[in-house]
Amino acid sequence: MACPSRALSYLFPTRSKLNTRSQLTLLKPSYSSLRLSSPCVISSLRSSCLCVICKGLEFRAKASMAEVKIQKGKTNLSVFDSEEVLAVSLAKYTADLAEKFSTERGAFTVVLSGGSLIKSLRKLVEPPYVSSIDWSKWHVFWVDERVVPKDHPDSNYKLAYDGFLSKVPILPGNVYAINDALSAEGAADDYETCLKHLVQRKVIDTSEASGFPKFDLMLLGMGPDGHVASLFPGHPLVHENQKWVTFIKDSPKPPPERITFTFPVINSSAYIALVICGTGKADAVQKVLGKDQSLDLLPAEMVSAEGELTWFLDKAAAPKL
Ligand SMILES: O=C(O)[C@H](O)[C@@H](O)[C@H](O)[C@H](O)COP(=O)(O)O
Repeated sequence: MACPSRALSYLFPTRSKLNTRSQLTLLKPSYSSLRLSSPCVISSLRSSCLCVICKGLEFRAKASMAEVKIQKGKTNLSVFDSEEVLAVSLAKYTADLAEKFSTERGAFTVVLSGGSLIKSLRKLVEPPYVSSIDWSKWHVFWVDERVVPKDHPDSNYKLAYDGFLSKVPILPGNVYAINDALSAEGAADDYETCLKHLVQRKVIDTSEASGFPKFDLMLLGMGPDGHVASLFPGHPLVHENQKWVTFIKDSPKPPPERITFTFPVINSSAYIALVICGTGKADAVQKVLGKDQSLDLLPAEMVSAEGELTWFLDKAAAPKL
């Protein structure tokens, strides 16, 4: 549906035409402010999202029981009242994409990060999703992995296995962990070779635009410094444009040795969700989604999906927007 006036009529169903800040303030003082500086599209309005903000477009509504998803170009942005509400929405988003790709391609390739993302996927292992999803179609990968044994507390595989994979019937052969017997360099090469085989078998799609593998869904977290995967601000790896998978031995976030997908692979994805919660992320969120136009891009600012990029924020991560 078109925005702004139509969108506002959904927020204020008693009035059919609202398109200026003054009208909004007049009608509903609790909605703190509204400024629309470019056209946008609102794709849905549901319960429990707090507000939405997008570059070139600012929309602030202090409603605790409304979810407004704003789409600008290929980017969606939602700010949720709490991480709990975000987790509900993330489960539906993921389940819907799993169904779409399982039907269209006969496979669903999903890429996980480490960190708090895994906890935010917890609703997928609960009804209705745990029994409604066709888990046999899932192929699971990691956008980055720490070079440690799979049973090490730092392992992203272990984190995902304990919190998610062990609770759903994904085929063990469809879970692609790194070879933890290898060095960082060896593990990166080995993982890239594994991806190449899966591309040949068409389990993983290929981007016609870039020639890089095209994953169906990439679920990314972001560090307080704005890093994604193991691509850190100011590190030369952010510019790698040949390899699919590379390695780092001096990660500023411990442990130091990791492998990571490169930006050409990340940005060839059909769908990307950036899932960001907590006050510790507020500064980076402000830099990435606020008005800062500096040329010095954080890795999170370099993320773009071939299909659609969706930001899932809780309100703790978004007070500065
Ligand atoms: O292995 C890793 O360290 C992660 O994959 C990393 O990229 C993570 O996603 C972010 O650091 C966010 O982590 P939090 O959500 O825990 O802050």
